[in-house]
Amino acid sequence: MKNAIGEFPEGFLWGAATAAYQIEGAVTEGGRGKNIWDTFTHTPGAIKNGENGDIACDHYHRWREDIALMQQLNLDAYRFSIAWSRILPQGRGTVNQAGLDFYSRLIDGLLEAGIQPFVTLYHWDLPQALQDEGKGWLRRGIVEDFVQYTDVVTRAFGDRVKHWTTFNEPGVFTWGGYVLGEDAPGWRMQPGAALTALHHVFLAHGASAQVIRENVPQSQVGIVLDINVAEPASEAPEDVAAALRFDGMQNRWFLDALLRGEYPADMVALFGEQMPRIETGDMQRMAVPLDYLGINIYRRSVIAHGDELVPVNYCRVLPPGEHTLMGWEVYPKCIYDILKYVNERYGPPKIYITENGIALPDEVSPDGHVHDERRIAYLRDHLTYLQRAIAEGVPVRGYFVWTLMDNFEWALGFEPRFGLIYVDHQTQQRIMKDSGYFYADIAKKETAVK
Ligand SMILES: OC[C@@H]1[C@@H](O)[C@H](O)[C@@H](O)c2nc(CNc3ccccc3)cn21
Repeated sequence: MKNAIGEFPEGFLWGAATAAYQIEGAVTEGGRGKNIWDTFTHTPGAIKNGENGDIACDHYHRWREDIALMQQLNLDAYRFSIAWSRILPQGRGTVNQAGLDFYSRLIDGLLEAGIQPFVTLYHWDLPQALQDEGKGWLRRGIVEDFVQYTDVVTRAFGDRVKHWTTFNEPGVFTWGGYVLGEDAPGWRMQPGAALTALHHVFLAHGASAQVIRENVPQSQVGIVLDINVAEPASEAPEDVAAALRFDGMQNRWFLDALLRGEYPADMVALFGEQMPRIETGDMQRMAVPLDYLGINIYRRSVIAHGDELVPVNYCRVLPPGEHTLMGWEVYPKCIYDILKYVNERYGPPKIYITENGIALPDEVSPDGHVHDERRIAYLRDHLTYLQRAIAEGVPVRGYFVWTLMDNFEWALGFEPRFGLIYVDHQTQQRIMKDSGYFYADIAKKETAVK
């Protein structure tokens, strides 16, 4: 298909992405159990402006309106996550039928609108009951809990949902939640805790993939990673070495483990005593064949030697130029660089760009519109580099904007706006931004560019 950006493969999917805790709200409705983000956001000082996702975008009640907006965007696909604690309020055991019913209605609504559901099983919102029992992902037995959760939802929705992502960004919620303290459960521990949690997540991923394939005929199974090509800040040996360590932590730890069944030797040596306990067969258990790799990409990573995250010892350098509300550099070529890096080293069968977007201080103009020219430029420029990577043979089969609508941005609350749709979080009014109209034109099938 051809659009204003250029030529894309037939069947290329134009999508948008969200996550349960960031949009649903209704945290005490429909039998939903408490999760670690409910706890974390109600911990004084944890979230900017003391905000939380108790209501968020009220998507739990407004999902029909939101599907209609997805149709206005001409979406082929919608990536969303299921809240584990809506399905199993205590993390395991008794299934909450009201939770299944909510997602069943949502999935039926998407299919009726001609939109393919791409489901993420875990987007950071662990049931609190599992956190309380053995510290969540630090307990190896949690793998069985994730298997039960996978079994319940794939039996319920596998007749209609074919694309299943096990985890969103395992590195972020383990390092962020167990070392940096920036994400739930907000613990500041040794890197060893994050590596142990991550090892269990990888095991859960492998076990979950098996269950998905047993329960869902013609399923497509993948995982989503935030891969960042590391550029040394200078040619100084200490910066080059720091960039290699960052690449090992940020990229090769995940790609080698999940696609090759081995932890990278240089990082194993670096982590030393912090390494997780690896039981016989673990590495084979996690490295199950994948149908696709999801990549979230937003920025470039310029790395220098520093004191962050001992023993990785790196620091991010923010080059001059345009920056977003997140303090991230706008560097559209990052999408091309990432795709070439992954394709040349690992050659996954299919890739989806599962998140790409920009946080801006969007406002409604007196004319009632949101003129987000910078987001249009960001999307246009990243899509141009995406198209170049595809033309050079990288097997990208779809692109999901982060995000459908302005939502709860974790520890930063509601201030960073990433949406194609503006949300007034006081009134819940939705307003399509100019970037939404731009994206709808890109995604429109009959857009013929002569
Ligand atoms: O920050 C924007 C989004 C966030 O809302 C999504 O839930 C999450 O999947 C997501 N991942 C990234 C990229 N990775 C990243 C995570 C934490 C800090 C910096 C970058 C950005 N985002």
